[in-house]
Amino acid sequence: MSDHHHDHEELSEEVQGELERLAECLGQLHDPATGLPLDELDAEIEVGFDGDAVLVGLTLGYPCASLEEHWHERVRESCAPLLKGGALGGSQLQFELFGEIPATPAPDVPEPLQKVKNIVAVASGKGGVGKSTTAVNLALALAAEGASVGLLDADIYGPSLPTMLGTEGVRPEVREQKFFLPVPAQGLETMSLGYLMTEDTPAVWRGPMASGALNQILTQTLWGELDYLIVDMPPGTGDIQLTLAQKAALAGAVIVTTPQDLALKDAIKGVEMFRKVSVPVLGIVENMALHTCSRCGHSEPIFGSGGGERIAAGYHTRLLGQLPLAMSIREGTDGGSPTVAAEPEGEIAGHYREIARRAAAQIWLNAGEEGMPEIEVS
Ligand SMILES: Nc1ncnc2c1ncn2[C@@H]1O[C@H](COP(=O)(O)OP(=O)(O)OP(=O)(O)O)[C@@H](O)[C@H]1O
Repeated sequence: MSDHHHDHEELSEEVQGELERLAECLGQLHDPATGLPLDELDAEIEVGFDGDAVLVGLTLGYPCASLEEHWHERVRESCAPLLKGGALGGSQLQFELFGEIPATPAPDVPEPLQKVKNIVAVASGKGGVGKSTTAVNLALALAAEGASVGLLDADIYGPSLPTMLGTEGVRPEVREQKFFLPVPAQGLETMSLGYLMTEDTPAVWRGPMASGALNQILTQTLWGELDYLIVDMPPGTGDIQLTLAQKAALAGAVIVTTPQDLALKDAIKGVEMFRKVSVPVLGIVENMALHTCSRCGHSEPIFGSGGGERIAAGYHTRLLGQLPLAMSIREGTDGGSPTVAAEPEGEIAGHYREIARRAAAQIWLNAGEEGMPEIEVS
């Protein structure tokens, strides 16, 4: 502790009063990921004064590293009037932002999953809508925002994780003849049925066999201490998906859809499936929602607009974000370097990061509602 440091007791009443006013002002700032003011959230606001500087610490319950400057600016604006004159007049501001990720309680989860704070499914009602692409970019985005993240490719029909992350042909290490060690790739811990398949493995496994194998990699992978494990679910809403949703004690699910009518109907099925097993739907991601003309740069909703938003409203969930139909997204995921890794500061990575923060913030909100009665939506 520095010589300047004074405990709250030692601060003059005047300074204390000013700090309380400051905390009150800060409590009214809205958090961009939830849209709620900080004092309605389980956010921690610490204010102090060391004789020279006003110290402000803000702790949010989701990874938010890229918002440090955003918050710093807003806190500076909030503090400005109080730093102009009075007991705190002329002081500097020192600000720090922290993301402290709560764990969703999962009492009966198999042991190797116990070090994972939150398991999040990325699902779609039907195949080909860009579920895997979204899952891998969300995982990378959460990691870029400061979280420790794992990615489990549970897409038994066509495991694509090794292609997307450039880990084809890698075999996971085995421990005690029973456990798999996750394969590190681009800052993530990863596991995929693709790592276990050989050329002799049939491309399309039949139901029982595939779900048996899936169950094994779900319960026998020795994940490290993870804030989030993202599960790229098999497409569809059948038994395999239901069992997986139950067994993994999911903290929540993100539903990926495209804006066509048919895909939206499938997205509704997805929402309903998770509701049935009491897994909170964190929100909907609308993929390939906009087409950007490569000649003039103009963006248009070629499949119509507002579909994801309508489902979100009608089914009491939220639209987490929209992604354009973009050549760079396809080239990235198909070429082993997904957009968020390839162009971390690019516009599209920015969309993924925002979606990631919103989904994570929703888990944080849900954690605060623990013990609340389940609201039935029918
Ligand atoms: N926003 C996008 N813009 C352009 N291409 C995209 C976009 N999202 C996904 N793709 C491409 O579409 C194809 C299908 O995507 P992906 O494999 O993620 O879908 P999926 O829903 O997981 O499919 P499956 O049901 O086969 O698992 C891939 O070639 C991917 O690169």
